[in-house]
Amino acid sequence: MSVEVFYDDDADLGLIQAKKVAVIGYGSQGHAHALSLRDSGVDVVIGLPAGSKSRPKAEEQGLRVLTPAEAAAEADVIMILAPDTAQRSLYTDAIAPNLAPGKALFFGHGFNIRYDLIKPPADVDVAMVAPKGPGHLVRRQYVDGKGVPCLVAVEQDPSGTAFQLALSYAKGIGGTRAGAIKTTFTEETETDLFGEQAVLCGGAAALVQTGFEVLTEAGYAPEVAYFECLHELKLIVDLMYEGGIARMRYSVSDTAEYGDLSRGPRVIDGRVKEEMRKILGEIQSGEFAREWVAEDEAGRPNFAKWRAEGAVHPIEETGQKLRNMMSWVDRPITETA
Ligand SMILES: NC(=O)C1=CN([C@@H]2O[C@H](COP(=O)(O)OP(=O)(O)OC[C@H]3O[C@@H](n4cnc5c(N)ncnc54)[C@H](OP(=O)(O)O)[C@@H]3O)[C@@H](O)[C@H]2O)C=CC1
Ligand SMILES: CC[C@](O)(C(C)=O)C(=O)O
Ligand SMILES: [Mg+2]
Ligand SMILES: [Mg+2]
Repeated sequence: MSVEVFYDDDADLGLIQAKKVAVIGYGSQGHAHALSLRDSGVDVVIGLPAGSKSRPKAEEQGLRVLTPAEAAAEADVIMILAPDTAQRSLYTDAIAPNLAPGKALFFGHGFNIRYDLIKPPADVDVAMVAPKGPGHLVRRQYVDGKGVPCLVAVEQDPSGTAFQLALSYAKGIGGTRAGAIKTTFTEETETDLFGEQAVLCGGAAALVQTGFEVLTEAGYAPEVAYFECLHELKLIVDLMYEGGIARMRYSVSDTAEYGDLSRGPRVIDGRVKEEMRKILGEIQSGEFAREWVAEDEAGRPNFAKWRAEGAVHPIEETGQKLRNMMSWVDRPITETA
């Protein structure tokens, strides 16, 4: 199945420039959207609660900061970039009372719409512009004259122009420079959750920790295990990022490639694939969303426990020591170019 991709020439920046946009939240995504929209000539206001730590950052950048309710009341387009778990009460308390026919409600991720946690009125456009990268990269690419590809979707379209408005917004943050892919809230939400759980965050972190444990439990030096299981992963992923798995296999030794081809499928075997399918099933059925919302409402006891356990895993102490020896690690290599 082929996807539809839209570029700068397909999008009219004038549509979003004609609107007042409220960006609610000023974290990873919020700061990137707000600053890039402003630099694209869009009238932007930030919505943050009175005591928010993000307020000084937004004000230092010369942005006007109001409460979420005030910002939503002023705006034609309201982009919600607060944490997913905060969005439901934020919507009920501050945004819903300030919606009116003709306004548009935008999201950077479909979680709250996909799982019916937010149910906007039918006379409001509902769309998504979801950059496929962390917010700091979204901003850096925009400043460099480039962009991070975006997913764009429409859930409600009473105006009949929601998709063109979302494309225009994507152009304002640099997304259509790289390409905006048309999708749905369901596809974006389910694939994003699956990717971060099974592969990018959950799968990768567990693979690295388990490899480190196997080597150190067998008596190898933690420092050597760290290099092998974590540090070099970036070098390997950079090769995949540039040219796919084939480029990585071209670049590593034949010995590594033979080990990859013969042993990789033993590590990520049929049982792992079955577990991945179960994880996808929990996402599709809403089980994961219900669990995460209940965990959040209970004060996140498991989240806090697992986060604390992860922070004291021996790989973290070893890594801290080794990274202090590698002065370049925390700085982009291009700074010295
Ligand atoms: N991180 C990423 O790169 C990506 C995120 N997304 C999506 O973007 C959205 C935002 O995520 P992300 O940028 O990571 O969020 P962050 O955690 O980085 O930032 C959240 C921001 O929202 C503010 N905030 C917290 N509670 C409220 C509230 N009740 N009302 C208004 N503002 C509030 C925070 O302020 P304070 O400083 O006071 O806490 C902070 O400024 C989510 O839907 C996420 O799934 C999508 C793609 C990638
Ligand atoms: C991979 C994590 C992510 O989905 C992202 C940066 O795209 C997120 O939710 O932060
Ligand atoms: Mg993601
Ligand atoms: Mg995500």
